[in-house]
Amino acid sequence: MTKPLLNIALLQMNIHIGEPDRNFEHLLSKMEQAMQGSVKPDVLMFPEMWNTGYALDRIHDIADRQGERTKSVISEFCRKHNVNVIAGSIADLDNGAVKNTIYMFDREGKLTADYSKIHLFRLMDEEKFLASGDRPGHFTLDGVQAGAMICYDIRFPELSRRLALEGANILFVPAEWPHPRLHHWRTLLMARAIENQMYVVSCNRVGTSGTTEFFGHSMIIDPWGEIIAEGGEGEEIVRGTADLSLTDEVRGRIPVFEDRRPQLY
Ligand SMILES: NC(=O)CCC(=O)C(=O)O
Repeated sequence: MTKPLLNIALLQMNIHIGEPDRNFEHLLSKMEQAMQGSVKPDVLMFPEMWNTGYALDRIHDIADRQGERTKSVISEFCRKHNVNVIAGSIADLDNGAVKNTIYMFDREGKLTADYSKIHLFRLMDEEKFLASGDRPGHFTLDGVQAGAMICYDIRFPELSRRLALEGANILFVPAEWPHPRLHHWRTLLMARAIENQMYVVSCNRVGTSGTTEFFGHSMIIDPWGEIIAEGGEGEEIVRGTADLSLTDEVRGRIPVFEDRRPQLY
């Protein structure tokens, strides 16, 4: 398989807490804006829980039921613009439990995969209100094998390693990651890219929620660990191109996957 160039656009945006209607409207205007640049994106990605934010005390009432609204809006957009979308994540009501779920759509608007956050973040009370996912996030994007994790998941290198061992060449990470942990965010994302010799693409929200300040710094990091795009702390569309042939080149240069000795650890 020839591995393509993927033009990526990350919708680094503010989220209005507990206001899905406003967030849908805001997201759609940003999606239209993302399609206007001189380089047409192949894939768009949004931040974590963009439909509700962390309005956890009301989350059962405002979560998207079986993701139906998200599926209908995003699928129509994909068809209209011939673009892939990694839609979030969203707060998703699934059989009476709310999960933090990413839905993936192809250029025809077909739902191709979903992934629900496995590691719930106690510092933001997720474990009190949300149910966790129970399987890793594999999917295919324009023929490229990809993986997905959500925010706090990046602190668990076992998960990204498993995705890489099972074929992922690029890892997508939506997030709501706040100050004062910018240093952790940047370091962990770069580490996941370097150790797995794969692209890591992250989209973090901006704005404030109560006293919590979200810093953006959405990133596209190549398999050598070089940052090829990074956002600032305000709303913006962060753009960059991933050359997927680089994954094999880096894995050939330092054969980490051949040199593993899992029988010893
Ligand atoms: N929404 C999240 O999972 C936040 C994770 C986070 O901030 C961290 O430090 O980890």
